[in-house]
Amino acid sequence: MKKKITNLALVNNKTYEAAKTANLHHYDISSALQTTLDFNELIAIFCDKIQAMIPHNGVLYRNPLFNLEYHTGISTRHSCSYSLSLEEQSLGELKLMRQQRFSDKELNYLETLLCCLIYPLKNATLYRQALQMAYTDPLTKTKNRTAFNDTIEREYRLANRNANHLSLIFLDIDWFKTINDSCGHEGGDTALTSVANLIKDSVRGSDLVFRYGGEEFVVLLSETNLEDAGIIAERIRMAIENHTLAYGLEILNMTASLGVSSLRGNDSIESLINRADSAMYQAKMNGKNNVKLAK
Ligand SMILES: Nc1nc2c(ncn2[C@@H]2O[C@H](COP(=O)(O)OP(=O)(O)OP(=O)(O)O)[C@@H](O)[C@H]2O)c(=O)[nH]1
Repeated sequence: MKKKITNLALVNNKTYEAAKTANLHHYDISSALQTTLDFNELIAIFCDKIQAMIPHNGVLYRNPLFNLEYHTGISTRHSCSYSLSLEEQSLGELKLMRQQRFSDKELNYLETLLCCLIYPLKNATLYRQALQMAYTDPLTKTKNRTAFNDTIEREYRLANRNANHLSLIFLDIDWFKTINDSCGHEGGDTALTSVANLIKDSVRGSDLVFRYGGEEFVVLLSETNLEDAGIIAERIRMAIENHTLAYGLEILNMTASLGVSSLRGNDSIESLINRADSAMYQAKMNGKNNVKLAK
């Protein structure tokens, strides 16, 4: 006769209550984490929810993939840190800090609670990546026109509220049709990417460079007046003029025409854009390869 083996779990009132409490905590934390796709908010909610069970004085969260850092509270002697990941996708590093050592019991409990954070962080990652794709020009990897429209709205509001300068540079590559005709569309694409990189290298932060469309780029310069924006535009113009691009057997020497405008008291976003665009057109009319400041 076969021997029947039965595994019986011993459940008494104490273990039952402990498991019930742990499940309630998991449920409570998971529900709260469903309310946002923002990394900082997720970490803040999680740490707030576990504070009563695992008291801590400081939190540091780093996510190098998106260049994110969230820091609150104080840095102390004792800490515990976790590299969070799911299916080989890094979800950042979380560090909790406090004056006393974390006990093994607390660490074990923290590790089970961290499971609640993994999928919300994964969703936040997917959301960020989707946003980045929607805002990025796939060819040049600069931000696209949608991103420009959103960014200028925000910068315009900020500049008006704080009475700050705000300037725009419109740039159009000269004779681009000829480049396409002599090197083919792929050569034209290479030239566009090269110009995008030259612009990014000539300004303070690459995040303010946008591909406006075709062979046209925009640089948005916050806290910069017309004169300084003109100097930056001239630096970009020279960087393009002094760069030689070898494409197959072709040697490409490119130039660009640039128009600059700066925010005035009665400007709308449209009038600011139109003045930079007209100045760029005048630069073309002046013989190309020059910078024109809008009056
Ligand atoms: N390779 C490539 N070409 C593009 C892209 N977008 C627009 N173009 C080309 O850019 C060219 C723009 O030509 P035009 O508007 O005549 O301008 P241009 O030859 O630069 O003349 P000027 O602006 O007066 O100096 C057209 O041939 C478009 O087909 C792109 O993504 N890749």
